[in-house]
Amino acid sequence: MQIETTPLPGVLLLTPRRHGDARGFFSESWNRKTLEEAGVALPEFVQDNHSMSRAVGTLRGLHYQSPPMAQGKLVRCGRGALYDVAVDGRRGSPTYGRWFGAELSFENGRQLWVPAGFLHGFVTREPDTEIVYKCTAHYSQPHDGAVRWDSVGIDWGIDDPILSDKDRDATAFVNWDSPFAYEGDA
Ligand SMILES: Cc1cn([C@H]2C[C@H](O)[C@@H](COP(=O)(O)OP(=O)(O)O[C@H]3O[C@@H](C)C(=O)[C@@H](O)[C@H]3O)O2)c(=O)[nH]c1=O
Repeated sequence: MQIETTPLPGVLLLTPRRHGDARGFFSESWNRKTLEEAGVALPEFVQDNHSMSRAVGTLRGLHYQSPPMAQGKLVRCGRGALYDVAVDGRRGSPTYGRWFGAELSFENGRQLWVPAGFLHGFVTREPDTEIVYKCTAHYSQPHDGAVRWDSVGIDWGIDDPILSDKDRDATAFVNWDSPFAYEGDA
C-alpha cells in the first residue's frame, strides 16, 4: 500500500498493491490492519456506494452531508476513469475553500480519502465509468447538501458537464453557510 499526503492535510492518496499474474491481478482494495500499520487510522465505514455514469463529462458534486451525519469517503474507480475532487469546507480551517483533485482510474487503482468536513465531487473521463466508495455515515436525505461545481475555481478540464438538476441548482460556495467547523486535522 502506497500512501501519499496531499496539499490538504487529512486528504490522502492510497494505492493498494496489485499482484499481477497471467489471469490479471489481485488487490486488497481495503485492509484496516495494513493502513493502521502504516500509521493511518480511518473511522469505521458503515455504507458502500457504487454509481455508474454513462457519458464522458458527467459531473456529480460538490456534495456533503451535515453533522451529525457528515461522511468521510474512501473513493476508487471500479471501471473507466474519473477526476475526483475534495474541497475543504470547514470554517476556520487554514485550507478552507481549497481543493485537491486526482485522476482515479481502473488502470491506476488509486483511491482518495475524503474526510468529513470536505465537499466531494468527480467528473468522468471515460464512458460507463463506475465509482465505488466506502462511507463513515449512512445516507440521510435531510442532511444531504450540494455546492455548485463551478464556484470553487476547480480545474475540471471540462466547461459544460452533464449535471443532475440538484447539482445545477446548487448554492455557490461564496453563499454557502458551511455546517462544518475546523477542529484540527485528522
Ligand atoms: C447518495 C445516496 C443516494 N441515494 C438515492 C437518492 C436518489 O434517489 C438517488 C441518486 O442520488 P444522488 O443524485 O444524490 O446521487 P449522486 O449525485 O451520485 O450523489 C453522490 O455524489 C457523490 C459525489 C458523493 O460524494 C456521494 O456522497 C453522493 O452525494 O440515489 C441513496 O439511496 N443512498 C445514497 O447514499
